[in-house]
Amino acid sequence: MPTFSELGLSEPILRVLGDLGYDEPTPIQEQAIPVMLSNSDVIAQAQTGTGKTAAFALPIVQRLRDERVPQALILAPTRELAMQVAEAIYKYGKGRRISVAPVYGGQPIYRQLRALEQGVQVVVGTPGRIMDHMRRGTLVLDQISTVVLDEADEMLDMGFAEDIEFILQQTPQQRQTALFSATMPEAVQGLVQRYTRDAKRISIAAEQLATPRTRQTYYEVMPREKLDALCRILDVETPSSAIIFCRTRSEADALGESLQGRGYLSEVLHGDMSQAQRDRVMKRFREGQAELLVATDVAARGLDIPDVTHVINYDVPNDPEAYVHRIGRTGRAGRTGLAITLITPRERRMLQIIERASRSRIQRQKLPSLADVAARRREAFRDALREVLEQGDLDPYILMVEEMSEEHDAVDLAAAAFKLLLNEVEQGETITSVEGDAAGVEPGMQRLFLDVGRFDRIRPSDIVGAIANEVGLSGKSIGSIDIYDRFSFVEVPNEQAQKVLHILNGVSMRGKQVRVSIAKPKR
Ligand SMILES: Nc1ncnc2c1ncn2[C@@H]1O[C@H](COP(=O)(O)OP(=O)(O)OP(=O)(O)O)[C@@H](O)[C@H]1O
Ligand SMILES: [Mg+2]
Repeated sequence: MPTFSELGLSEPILRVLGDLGYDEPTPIQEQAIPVMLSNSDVIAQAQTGTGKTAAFALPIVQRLRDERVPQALILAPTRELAMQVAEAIYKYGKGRRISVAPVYGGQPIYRQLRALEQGVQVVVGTPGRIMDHMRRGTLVLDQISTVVLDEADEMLDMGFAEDIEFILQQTPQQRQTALFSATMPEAVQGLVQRYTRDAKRISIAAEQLATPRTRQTYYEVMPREKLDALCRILDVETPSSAIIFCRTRSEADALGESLQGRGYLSEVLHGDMSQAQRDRVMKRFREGQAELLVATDVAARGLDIPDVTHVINYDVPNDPEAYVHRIGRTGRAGRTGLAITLITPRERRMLQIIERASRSRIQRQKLPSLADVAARRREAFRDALREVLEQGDLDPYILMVEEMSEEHDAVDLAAAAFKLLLNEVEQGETITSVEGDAAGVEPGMQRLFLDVGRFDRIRPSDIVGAIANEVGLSGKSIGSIDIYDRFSFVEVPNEQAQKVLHILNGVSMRGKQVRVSIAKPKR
């Protein structure tokens, strides 16, 4: 295994790599760095999360002249990726104070104009906005010596081929062109050839396209069970950072809302949002303020958020490449990850196609039961308890225990505290006390009260929707639902009451059980 120094990288860069904790080059870096430094064209393929960015960025940084004119151009399919790659270049160039400009749509153009006017050495952007600047004359590419197409297959596939051709035509003929991706499907091979000259092909041989550090599983569910299934999985897995992929923007919005309604810390990302919103969401997710990112395929490519532990395909992706890139958002840089795909019975074939094309094994899992969810909560509770014990600083509480143990047994006290903290205290009594308000219930109907006080931002409409779905009624005929401080109620026909009660008791929100009781109408 050669060292970074043996690959031809120079002292200032080696120092930066040392600071970053990059001990040795990854396989793609080992192969691509010398070729990039030799100015040859490159078509490179290596698994997700294996350091392709540094493989092209380090040689670019090393070969920059001090002159403040654009010398390297990197194209990326999405704004978030362009931003991330620009940051990476800046980071790798720390020793040299190089100037990088990210250039992408949705951001006020004047800010980018100012950056470009001041003179930059590296430009990273999405094809559309790069072309805007070229047409305005604010970006001149005649000194470009290296062009990189990150996620090359995606950009060609997305219909950027003409744009890319236009951009490449404005760069010097003797430039170096490099294409990087975790996938290079046959369909784009022809195009790929057209952009390069005597390109050196590098492909890091691997048994499967996706990283083996990510365990791949699937659950088979009926379409209307999907949301519930997802919640149960989330409650058992308790991911600290997960990306949930949906097929369309509106589906992502809807799922994001449902999850928020059930109290999960989730954010939505898709292309219909303003750039300011997208930036805010990415920041919250990267910083761990949001645990779940519900996204379209806009987040499938290239994003490097090291802490992501789970990728969940709420909808099966449309092609094997999309699958590989989506699940590649976890299990990065030697970490482990878990990829979960929900399929409906009709989607079995698609799953097989994906399995075959990505050469991976996707294991079927059984949906966790409510008992599993409860067991998981208790386990998490025990872990948290041990942590608190370890931290110490318990004096004021010990005082409380001592005080109360004059009247109660210490074990009983601890047990009661556990029950309280696990939120498993029966709240039926408080619910019936609201019964006086239950006047006006139609004969033949029952009013069920739900204690939702402990579930932040729970939405009555979600509950009605879930019930309606289960009993096969439309939301309306089930009756109205209102928030009374911390109680919601739903009115249902007598003959449906037991069934609805059963369903409601099975609803768990963020691992907490919903409690329901029946208030019989007064005659
Ligand atoms: N030699 C190295 N040693 C340790 N960590 C590294 C090394 N090279 C890169 N990394 C880290 O690995 C992570 C993944 O790198 P990167 O985003 O470049 O992957 P990628 O191959 O481009 O993946 P994708 O196909 O998803 O775009 C980054 O967080 C990066 O900092
Ligand atoms: Mg990448």
